[in-house]
Amino acid sequence: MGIRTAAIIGGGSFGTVTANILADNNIQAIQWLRNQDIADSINQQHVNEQYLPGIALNPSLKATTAIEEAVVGADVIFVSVPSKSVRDVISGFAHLISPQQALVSTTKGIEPDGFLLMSQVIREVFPDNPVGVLSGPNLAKEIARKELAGTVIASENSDLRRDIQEALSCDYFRVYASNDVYGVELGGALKNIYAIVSGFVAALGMGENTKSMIITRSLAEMSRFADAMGANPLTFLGLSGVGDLVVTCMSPLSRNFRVGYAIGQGKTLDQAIEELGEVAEGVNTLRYVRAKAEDSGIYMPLVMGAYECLFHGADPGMVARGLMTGEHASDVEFALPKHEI
Ligand SMILES: NC(=O)C1=CN([C@@H]2O[C@H](COP(=O)(O)OP(=O)(O)OC[C@H]3O[C@@H](n4cnc5c(N)ncnc54)[C@H](O)[C@@H]3O)[C@@H](O)[C@H]2O)C=CC1
Ligand SMILES: O=C(CO)COP(=O)(O)O
Repeated sequence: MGIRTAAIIGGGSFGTVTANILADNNIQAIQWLRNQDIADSINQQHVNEQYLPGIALNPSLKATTAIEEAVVGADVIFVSVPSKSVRDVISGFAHLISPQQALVSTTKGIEPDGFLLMSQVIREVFPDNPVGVLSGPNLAKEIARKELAGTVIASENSDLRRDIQEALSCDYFRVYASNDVYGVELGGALKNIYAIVSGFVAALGMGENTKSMIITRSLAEMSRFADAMGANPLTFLGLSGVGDLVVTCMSPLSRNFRVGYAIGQGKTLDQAIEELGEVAEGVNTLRYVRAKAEDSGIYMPLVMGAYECLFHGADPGMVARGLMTGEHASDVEFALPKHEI
């Protein structure tokens, strides 16, 4: 059937960039946000100066602070608010939604009660609707400049996968598809932790070999966790896993990397978060993954080290150094038969 109308929930950088791609693709896109001044400037000046300064948005993109104006009758609703607000925000408009309307999460985080990923939260609130997840190496500020990027739409619903591919694909944005919703979403949430660790390493001026070792061992640790959670770690080899891990571990445009960098420079977590002024999901994800790993006995030295640095003031240099003395682990342990390693 295809998507003709879309609501985008959230006025931050990724919500705005998603809404702008949809508008560029001639889809009637309405962004819902709380701040009337930002809504006015999207409608009148076609900019979101707070989150995407200097970027000219498509004039057909509309913004509203009235949720019903955005969601009633929309073919698809993109959920793009920070994870700690997702349940409240979607519950607030649930009474306005009918079962054929699709919901797609772009939010990369975890709800601590029950260790739920955002599509699982959406599924609890909307048990009868098509649900999907959009995740990949997608720094909003680059996409806003129309630099080439790829992403993944994951859903069990093949119609929704195809509709989202059509709605978002354009000459600067390529949408791949997956039916492994949990694997795609878990990769997007976990990589934020390792972007923080990579920020430590960069701030401390460690070498390129060190950076590479950290990224690769991050993938090993994420995969070990995925395996223990019953997910398929091979999904981490795609854009939503390796792709997103690499970009957020290497780019100062990543807010999680910037939090790690600030801590590596000796700032406190509170200072780092205040300076950032945007969401860094990895901070809370680190808390929840560390608790889960402890409860379940999963070996995650980078998570444990990062947790000590963020919450107990430990030396960020010890996270990378800890790898040199840790329990010997095999290289690609999730892909090789256990008896060979
Ligand atoms: N910015 C990026 O490059 C990307 C971000 N994401 C993910 O998208 C999600 C949103 O991130 P961004 O847009 O970057 O965040 P942001 O920090 O740029 O903006 C968050 C927006 O949500 C709004 N918000 C917060 N709580 C709210 C509530 N209770 N009700 C209504 N609005 C609320 C804020 O006012 C702000 O407009 C995050 O989970 C992030 O990990 C995913 C891909 C790329
Ligand atoms: O998820 C992202 C890029 O894919 C954005 O990362 P940050 O939230 O660290 O900026």
